[in-house]
Amino acid sequence: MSGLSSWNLTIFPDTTLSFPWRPSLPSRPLFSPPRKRKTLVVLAMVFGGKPTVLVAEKLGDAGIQLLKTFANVDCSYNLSPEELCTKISLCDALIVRSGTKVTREVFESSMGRLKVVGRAGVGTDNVDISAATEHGCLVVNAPTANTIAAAEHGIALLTAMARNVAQADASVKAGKWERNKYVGVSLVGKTLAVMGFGKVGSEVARRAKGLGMHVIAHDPYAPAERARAIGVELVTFKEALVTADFISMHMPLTPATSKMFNDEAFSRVKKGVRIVNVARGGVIDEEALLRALDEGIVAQAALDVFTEEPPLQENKLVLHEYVTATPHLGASTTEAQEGVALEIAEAVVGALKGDLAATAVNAPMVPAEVLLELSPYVVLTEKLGRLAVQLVTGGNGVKFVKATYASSRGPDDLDTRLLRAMITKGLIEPISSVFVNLVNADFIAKQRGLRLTEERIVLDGSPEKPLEFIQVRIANVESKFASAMCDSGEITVEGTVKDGKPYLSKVGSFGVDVSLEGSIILCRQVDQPGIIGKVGSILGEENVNVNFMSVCRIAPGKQAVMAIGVDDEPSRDALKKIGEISAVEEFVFLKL
Ligand SMILES: NC(=O)c1ccc[n+]([C@@H]2O[C@H](COP(=O)([O-])OP(=O)(O)OC[C@H]3O[C@@H](n4cnc5c(N)ncnc54)[C@H](O)[C@@H]3O)[C@@H](O)[C@H]2O)c1
Ligand SMILES: O=C(O)[C@H](O)COP(=O)(O)O
Repeated sequence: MSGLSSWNLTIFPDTTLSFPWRPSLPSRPLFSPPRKRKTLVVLAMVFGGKPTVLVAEKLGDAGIQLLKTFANVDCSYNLSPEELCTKISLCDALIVRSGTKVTREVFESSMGRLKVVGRAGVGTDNVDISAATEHGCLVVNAPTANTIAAAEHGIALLTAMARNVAQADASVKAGKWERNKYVGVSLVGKTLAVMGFGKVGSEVARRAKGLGMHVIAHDPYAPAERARAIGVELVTFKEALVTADFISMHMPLTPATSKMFNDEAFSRVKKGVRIVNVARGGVIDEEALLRALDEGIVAQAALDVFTEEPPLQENKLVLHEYVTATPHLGASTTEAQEGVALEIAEAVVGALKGDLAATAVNAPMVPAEVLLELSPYVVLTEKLGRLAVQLVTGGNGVKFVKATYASSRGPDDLDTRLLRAMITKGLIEPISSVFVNLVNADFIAKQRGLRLTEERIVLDGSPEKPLEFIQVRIANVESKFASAMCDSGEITVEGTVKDGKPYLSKVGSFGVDVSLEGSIILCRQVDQPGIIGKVGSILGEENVNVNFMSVCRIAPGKQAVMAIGVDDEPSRDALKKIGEISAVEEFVFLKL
């Protein structure tokens, strides 16, 4: 062993992790409903057989067909918030576009049945992600299929605005011929500031360069190489404001971007700047924009998105003569909608099946090969958590838990998010009515004041196995099985994986070797002949099958700890008889 590696982190997380449950993983599905709802859900499965997906906004046909191969599909559009809350308790998944608000009430009304929300598009600002996470509901989106459509719409608005296309069209239709009124401005040689240099922003930049524009971009998180590759200069927010002739919004709506364009920002822009917004209405303070338009600071705006959608009929911004407005059409091409429908249907079906969610919004994405390799350790960690917590009898509550991962691989070559979540699941589920899955594990841990620190030990062995052993320790507690306390005074259980199966390898300071199947009896006795036989025959009389057992002693004739794996739960009477064997000093029965 070469000692502790440099990463020794404390997890007190703000975000959650996940990925979905697969049937081969342990006891309760990671997307299983809370216990109270279990009966209802089981009944629903008995009568319905398939999961139910509520499609609350128009979705391309290919997506609907794909969903139907796996689920009952209920296409109910234009539901009121109340109707949505009523329906949701009968649904396993919900698919929406930007027009449906998936609020906390929706998750509460689902009473744990809703496992996946699919956003058929990019922006998830209409979904209460925190509430989803707290309810253990995975949120997935379709982030790529509408990129080009949105970029093309951005360019359409940019060019239409510069040449007054919409206003001139309305004028001609009104019987007028106002050639002097609708003189436009040229794009070539002008500076376009792309705000948010992500998927859509970079496609807009590429196209704008094709139109002969000088393109700059502001995005604090964009890689400089990507910008360089397209020939775009990354600049600060202020530089973008003072330099641009045109500004195009392509950032998400977040607390940081909300009303990013406000009076202060407009006070810095070049007089006569022109603004395009195909991102989210909320990134602009609409009243400030109206003032800027009225004062001639902003010459024109082209808006596809609004703070409130649809905007009120009397919305002054929409009615402004220098504003071109479209009804959130960025993603609305036939091609994009077909793509989005398939992308979201695949993600939702995959999540319901328990596959990896590559587009999870409230969960980390764990590559399939990592999952495959870690699967037995995922089982092991949950079982270690379950065992450790059942050993607690008192103290200050289960608050301080340490997970130690011993591996011969490089310090960065282990993704412990899954393992950490499963330890949390194992620790919390046996002692509470909450259900824990990979989406809500960190949230639940934080909520309950459980502080889980992780530590990595780098070994000098072969890197073939991802992990040699995993140890779970609970501090500041007393144990009902005193031998489970290690020298440092913590309840300690350690496990390993052999031939793909989880094994308990240590309890306290005692080495054991018992397969983690069924349940376990731990027994400390004075080392003397005949004890194993006595315990075995008590269990045999009860027809309780022993699937594994091991004995570890301190020294001949001194104390020994016996770990017995049993397939069934022995009766109270049998356990009492084991406790009455004279050499037995303490014993405990633990359910896995
Ligand atoms: N109008 C439509 O129909 C339509 C269609 C598609 C996308 N959209 C919207 O367009 C936006 C961009 O979509 P995308 O697919 O390109 O997303 P994306 O995640 O690929 O790109 C967003 C970019 O914004 C950047 N960003 C985050 N905070 C920022 C900040 N404070 N300042 C500047 N940049 C910041 C991110 O780093 C990222 O690069 C989203 O709001 C999305 O909802 C609208
Ligand atoms: O974020 C998005 O993907 C776009 O705003 C598209 O929204 P829509 O699906 O409601 O058209």
